[in-house]
Amino acid sequence: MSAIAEAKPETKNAVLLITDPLSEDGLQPLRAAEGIELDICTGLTREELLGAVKTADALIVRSGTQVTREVIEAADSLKIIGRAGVGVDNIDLEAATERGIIVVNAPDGNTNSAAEHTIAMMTSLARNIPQAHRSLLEGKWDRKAFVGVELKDKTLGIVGLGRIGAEVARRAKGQRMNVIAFDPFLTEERAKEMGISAGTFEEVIRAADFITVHTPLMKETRHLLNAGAFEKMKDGVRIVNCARGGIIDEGALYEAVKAGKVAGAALDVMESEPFTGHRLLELPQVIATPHLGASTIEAQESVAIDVGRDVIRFLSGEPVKNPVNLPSLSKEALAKIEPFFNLAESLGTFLSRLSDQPVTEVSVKYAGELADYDVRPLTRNALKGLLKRNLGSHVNDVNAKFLADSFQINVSEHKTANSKGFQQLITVEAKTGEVFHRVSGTLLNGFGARIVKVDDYAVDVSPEGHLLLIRHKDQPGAIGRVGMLLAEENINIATMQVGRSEAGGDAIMMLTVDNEVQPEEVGRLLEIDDIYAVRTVDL
Ligand SMILES: NC(=O)C1=CN([C@@H]2O[C@H](COP(=O)(O)OP(=O)(O)OC[C@H]3O[C@@H](n4cnc5c(N)ncnc54)[C@H](O)[C@@H]3O)[C@@H](O)[C@H]2O)C=CC1
Ligand SMILES: O=C(O)C(=O)COP(=O)(O)O
Repeated sequence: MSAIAEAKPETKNAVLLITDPLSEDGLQPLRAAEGIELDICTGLTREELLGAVKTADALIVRSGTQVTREVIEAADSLKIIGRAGVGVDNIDLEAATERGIIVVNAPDGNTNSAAEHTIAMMTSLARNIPQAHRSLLEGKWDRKAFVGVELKDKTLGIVGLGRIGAEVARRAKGQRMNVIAFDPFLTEERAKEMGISAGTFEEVIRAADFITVHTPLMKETRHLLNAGAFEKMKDGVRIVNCARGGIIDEGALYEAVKAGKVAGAALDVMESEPFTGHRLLELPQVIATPHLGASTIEAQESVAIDVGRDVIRFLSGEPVKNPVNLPSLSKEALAKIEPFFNLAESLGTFLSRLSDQPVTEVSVKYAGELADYDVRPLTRNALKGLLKRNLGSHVNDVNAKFLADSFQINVSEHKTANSKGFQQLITVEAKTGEVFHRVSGTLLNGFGARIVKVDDYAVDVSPEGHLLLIRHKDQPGAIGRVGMLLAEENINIATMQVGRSEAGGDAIMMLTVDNEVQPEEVGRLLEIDDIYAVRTVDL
């Protein structure tokens, strides 16, 4: 999967702050990369973190660092936050997006380890292994107290059948368990293929002898297992959480264990970490590990390499593989739409110069082959171009949509197969005041990008350099007078296009000139009879 991120190549070294322990082997690509200076400081206090992040260009964390809005706002030049792992609930994504900071994670590297840990926790829970070990260390030989249950023929309920949930399902089948899962994206067909059953959330929690959760922590999954859910479960159910604290209501779990409804729980994570001294740990039926799901040599090396590579890609201006706050694309889709990034941005920039009124609506239309692809990154580029006029370099493809929303600009995207004779066509339309302006562009094989239509006029202009758009009445002499005036001002015309609605009607001239046209020169052009409007666009 890929998406686009933007970074200007920097001449000075980019400072990469790393605030959680990462695998030394996994850090090798970053150490070997040119132009990146590593600043590794773990175990920082809040104040130390606020100080350290100030000058960082990039930040890599695991779950130990809380990247709050305060941290993000304390960073003067932060452009990318990398999560060496999956869960990004410790990162304020909204704050990062608002500031145009891209967030990337490493979603694949620790799947195996987390799944293996889940199975280990479930088995330990079934056979009381931690409790028996502790008793032995206390000098006791107590075999009666630790009689367990088998996994074979028990039903495992999996809530969240993503990467880790699916791996857990495969392994549980190896233990000859029956598996039933709930995931909003789980189809009957996929369940069948995997040899498991698909159920609703309620069916799963009612049927299971063991329940394991593998969802992200989000508003929708907070306290998914709450008092109401525990009531519906089988008596003597066992619970495993190697995903995120907060998915289970810890108070409700405590009561359910105390009441004997839940026979035991195995927890790798809790709502607040570190969780030493948590009252759940006082219950003999509860076993726990200190968030070790991803703590293997293999997983740590893999996530550090993956996130490091994305940071390197980003800092060299290349598309990142695992964006969290940008649309993510397949390699094929990226290859198809990437050549249009600059064109989409240029169309947005061009359009922003056609009116001085505030934009209230933007629609981006994709015609021809492009219509078959996920074009959201192109829409973001068009918005970036459009908003840049007023917001300058503050706008990028991460925050373009957020900024458009915050200015209450209504953005829509449309697709059609009819590309009016072009292989593909992008049209950006903006409503400014009561008027709609639109500009269309395409890529011509061998000739690069072209603007092919401005409002209702067909043109053929390369979207680069200094453009001059003149609206005038179609009559003899108009073109000559413009040419003369520009010559007087020593402005060389490189190309010129003329379009008109009808003979003697409204017309436009599109000129490419060799130097930037100054406001005084625009003023002089406007003094020419029958010239209604003059717009300059520097691309
Ligand atoms: N303990 C540890 O050290 C580790 C914990 N994790 C955590 O494990 C969890 C799962 O990670 P992955 O499998 O990699 O993520 P994933 O994104 O591949 O899978 C999550 C699944 O949850 C599903 N889901 C979302 N809302 C749901 C709901 N309300 N009910 C049921 N399913 C829902 C999604 O459709 C998706 O299939 C995450 O919370 C992650 O942070 C991941 C790695 C290590
Ligand atoms: O990847 C995840 O979501 C994890 O929970 C792993 O956390 P960690 O990197 O070990 O702090």
